[in-house]
Amino acid sequence: MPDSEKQELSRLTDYRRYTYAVASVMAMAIFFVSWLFRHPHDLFIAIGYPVFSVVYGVSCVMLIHGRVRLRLLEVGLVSLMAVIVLSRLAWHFIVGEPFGDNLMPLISGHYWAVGVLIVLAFIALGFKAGMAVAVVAFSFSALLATGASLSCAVGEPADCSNAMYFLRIHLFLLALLALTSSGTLLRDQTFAAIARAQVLEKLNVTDRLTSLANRYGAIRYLEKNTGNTSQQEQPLSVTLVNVDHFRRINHTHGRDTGDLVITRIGELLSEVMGLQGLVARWGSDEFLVIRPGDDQGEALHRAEHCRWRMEHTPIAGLAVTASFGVAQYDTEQGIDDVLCRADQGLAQARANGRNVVAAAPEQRPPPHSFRRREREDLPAV
Ligand SMILES: Nc1nc2c(ncn2[C@@H]2O[C@H](COP(=O)(O)OP(=O)(O)OP(=O)(O)O)[C@@H](O)[C@H]2O)c(=O)[nH]1
Repeated sequence: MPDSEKQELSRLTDYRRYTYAVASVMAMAIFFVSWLFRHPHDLFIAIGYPVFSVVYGVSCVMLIHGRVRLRLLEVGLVSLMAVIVLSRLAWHFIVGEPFGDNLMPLISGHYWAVGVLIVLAFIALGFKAGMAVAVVAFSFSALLATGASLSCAVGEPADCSNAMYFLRIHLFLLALLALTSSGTLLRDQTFAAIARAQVLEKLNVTDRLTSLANRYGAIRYLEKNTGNTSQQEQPLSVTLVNVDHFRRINHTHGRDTGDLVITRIGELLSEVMGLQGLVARWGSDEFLVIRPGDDQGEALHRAEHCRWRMEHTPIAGLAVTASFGVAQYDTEQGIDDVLCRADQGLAQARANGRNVVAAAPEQRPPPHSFRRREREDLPAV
């Protein structure tokens, strides 16, 4: 994975860690305030809330410290919240006073927490795990409410009106579950589609053998950078590189060695020429080097240095040389023109006996679209 993508992912993880840390601090504050203003006989709050408060405090430190895996902490935080919310709900039904006047405080004060649990589970855990937590929370809550409303069936009118309240609350929870789950599914599918598109996009512009940009990637880079060139008026040069007598290498040493030579030459070009620009595999044994910021003189100098390195460095154990054609981009003439002139420079280098660097001729070649060639070279999808 490229460094820029790693940085992006790490920034996203940090963002999530800090968001959960803020949520944990808020949970601590809620527990503390509830504990301060608790009913004197409410043992659940008196004993449970200080414990929960400490656990959320510890989670907050772990989140900020960053040592424990984020996914583990997410599962832990949602599970903890589920335990607190559902056990408090069970306490209301089983241990608490009979509903009477307490029904409305129970409904307004506690079912919102079940709703928040459902939403949080989807946000933090994604569709599948979120759905599991939401279904457990909803079923548990519905079971408790059904148990408390059973006496309605044997003719307790007060319990029947309670049952209606519970029914409305659970319909609301069901709607929340449906909305949040479909929203999360949409989010997850959108992210997956974006990730797939990015992979395809990368494959589309990358040469399989060398992992350098391919011809399409080089054209895209040129189009992007020549836009900048006209705006900033900085020069841009391209160098077309062709391996001398490459067919012989394949013929004498086999295609695997040929592949290795191509890969090593790509690495050497990237090392010498590619730090500030792009090295692409233009086609079989041809490479294109694009250097924003270099005028023709600088590009010729760099190409000569690279030619010299190749001549004096065994590549895959073989003596390999290459020919170089250099041209500077002309804002008036466009991309096809600079590519044609680099091609003419390369032809000149080969005519001069190969293992040579040559500049593009002064006279312009007839117009020819490299971009059309590049699209013809793309495999049919
Ligand atoms: N090993 C290997 N060979 C390839 C690959 N792509 C193209 N080739 C071969 O590269 C050779 C290129 O041949 P030519 O274009 O005649 O180039 P050359 O032999 O260097 O001749 P000059 O350019 O005139 O010096 C062909 O034999 C192709 O089959 C590849 O990915 N791997």
